[in-house]
Amino acid sequence: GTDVYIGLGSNLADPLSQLARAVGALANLPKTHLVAQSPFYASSPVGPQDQPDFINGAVQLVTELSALELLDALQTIEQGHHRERIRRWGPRTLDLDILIYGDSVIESERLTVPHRELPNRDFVLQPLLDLNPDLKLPDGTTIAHLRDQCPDNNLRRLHP
Ligand SMILES: CC1(C)Nc2nc(N)[nH]c(=O)c2N=C1O
Repeated sequence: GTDVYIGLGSNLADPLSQLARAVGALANLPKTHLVAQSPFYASSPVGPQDQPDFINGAVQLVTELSALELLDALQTIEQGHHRERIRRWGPRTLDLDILIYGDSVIESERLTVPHRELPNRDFVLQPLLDLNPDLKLPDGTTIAHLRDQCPDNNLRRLHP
């Protein structure tokens, strides 16, 4: 199977429980195995500030699903959490992003992998390092290097 890293985020309707339930749904995806989950982190919103702080984390999966099959499955899980897209970069109950899909580089209208914003988001980079300190992007860039270069966004580790 393919080694995949998924970013999780929420800032509405009890974010910690949203993320905990989402990890359970990810663990139950067909043809997929949950390898590990990162600690959760609280941080202030990047982008529009007029919204609640976010809780973020990441999970490592091994899957036989294609990237697009996985994307469909993630969107189904988000819908199950009654995600409503009111405004772009606005608050949401659950955000699931494919951050890394093996060593694939994907640029399609539905999907960009590795995630375009990954280098600028400490709430993504830190959980990835927790999962795999030696993680690299397909082009060889290390996540550790990106983390060092990334603006600090007052990340607070929650648990475990
Ligand atoms: C609204 C925007 C850009 N900012 C975020 N800010 C934080 N801290 N965490 C997120 O998951 C997040 N997601 C987003 O989509």
